[in-house]
Amino acid sequence: MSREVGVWVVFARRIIVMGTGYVGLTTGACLASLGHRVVCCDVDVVKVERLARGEVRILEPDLPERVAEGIAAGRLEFASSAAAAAEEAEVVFLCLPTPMSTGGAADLTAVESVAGEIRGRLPAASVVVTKSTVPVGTAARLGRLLDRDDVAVASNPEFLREGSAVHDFLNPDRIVVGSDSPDAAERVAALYARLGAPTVLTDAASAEMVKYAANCFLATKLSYVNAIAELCELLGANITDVTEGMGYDRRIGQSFLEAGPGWGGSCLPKDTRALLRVAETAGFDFPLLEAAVNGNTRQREQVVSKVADACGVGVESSLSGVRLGILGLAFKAGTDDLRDSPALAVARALVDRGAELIAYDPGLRGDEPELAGIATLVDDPYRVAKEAAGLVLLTGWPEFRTLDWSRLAGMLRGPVVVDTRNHLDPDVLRRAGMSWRGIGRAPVG
Ligand SMILES: NC(=O)C1=CN([C@@H]2O[C@H](COP(=O)(O)OP(=O)(O)OC[C@H]3O[C@@H](n4cnc5c(N)ncnc54)[C@H](O)[C@@H]3O)[C@@H](O)[C@H]2O)C=CC1
Ligand SMILES: O=C(O)[C@H]1O[C@H](OP(=O)(O)OP(=O)(O)OC[C@H]2O[C@@H](n3ccc(=O)[nH]c3=O)[C@H](O)[C@@H]2O)[C@H](O)[C@@H](O)[C@@H]1O
Repeated sequence: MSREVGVWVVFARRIIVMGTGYVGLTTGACLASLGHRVVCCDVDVVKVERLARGEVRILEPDLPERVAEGIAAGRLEFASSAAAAAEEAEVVFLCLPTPMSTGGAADLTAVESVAGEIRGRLPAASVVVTKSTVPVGTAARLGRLLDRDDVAVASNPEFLREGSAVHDFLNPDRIVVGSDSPDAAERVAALYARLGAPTVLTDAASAEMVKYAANCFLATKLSYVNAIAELCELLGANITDVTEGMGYDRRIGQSFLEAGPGWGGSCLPKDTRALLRVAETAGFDFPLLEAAVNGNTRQREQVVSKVADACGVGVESSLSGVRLGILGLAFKAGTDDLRDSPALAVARALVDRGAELIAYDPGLRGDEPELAGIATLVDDPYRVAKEAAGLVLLTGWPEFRTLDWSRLAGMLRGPVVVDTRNHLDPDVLRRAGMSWRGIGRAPVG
């Protein structure tokens, strides 16, 4: 049911946000920007101290500025004691990690531990809201765990993307709030009234389901596109033109149609696995989603074979002694997040085949533990080309388009680039003396 919300806009509410990661910090800073009073809590005391000084260590456009403004306006504070902060809460947002556990289910340890910490401290009439992605039934479970007749539980899934978190939070396609207490759902939705977004008020289970249904749909869409790309290659069609032609159909839309090295990041992989686990527990066979997940693993393997082929060593042969220059390792452009990065997975597979990798990624510092044993990170894109048998573009950073390709061609031992995102203009590369290998398209040069 979609409803007009916000007849009574309430400002200056006391909001507590548990967890100051991509979602929690964005939520806290943006709610403060909207005029609310917010306290953000985290178990990581060092992080809390840094944030209190306005130091933001994640790469998110506009987030440091919003945090600084919130602090200066006295509307944004940071604390390390969840229990103490909870005492003054009107609304508590749980923005805690729900990682994949062995077997694929979402691990609710952090969510349940914080709920246990605050249950005795929450004021009457407060609302505990899950913004973390949690399986259907979690709100009901939290209600039992809190065991407070005077405290409501709601689900308010978050749909922001990393790299545009602040923009997405403040310009949402929709707000979804679910609670078995309609009054609590309306109070949570009212916090966003200034955004003027379509608002879906529903029960808690449906709100929780919206989030999984949306992320798994996006993942399935990408696996379908990547499969069509492979077919294009076999049949001599061009995936870029094919998806453009598909996307003009308003029922399909142009976005989320870019073929690539497979989908990754902190959420799509874990959420697809979690929904499969939920379906299994419910006795529901979900071959469609299974195929999307398996297709994604296969896509990464296809990319590795393509690189081997481009280096002229045969798709199954060893890459021992082959040096490759890697452009991009983050799971997508615009972020420094390496969690379940397809780029990193491809890089790891290349190393397993014997390759030596020199990488450049404008979002990374070089001391990220995930890079250990995989690639040496350099701070200049031209350094990756020296003595390399070829280049592999794995993350679509805009700046890669304007590199001096003639200069790179002169430095490489093999002037070939495997562009796993169809990110570069093959004609520019051909004119620079480079060969281009894309995804779902004929090679150039
Ligand atoms: N990253 C994204 O783009 C999106 C993530 N989500 C969901 O939001 C949730 C959070 O994700 P992220 O913000 O990416 O996670 P994150 O890993 O960036 O941040 C989680 C934060 O929670 C803190 N934390 C862990 N245990 C805690 C505890 N017991 N008490 C207080 N703080 C604690 C951590 O120190 C960390 O700062 C997940 O369920 C995720 O699926 C939803 C939409 C978008
Ligand atoms: O639940 C979450 O955490 C979030 O997950 C995704 O956001 P995010 O993980 O930031 O990244 P996306 O932009 O969705 O990209 C996911 C993966 O798909 C890939 N992708 C995306 C789009 C595309 O056309 N092609 C493609 O290969 C990206 O490179 C990346 O590896 C969803 O887009 C958000 O709506 C959701 O809130």
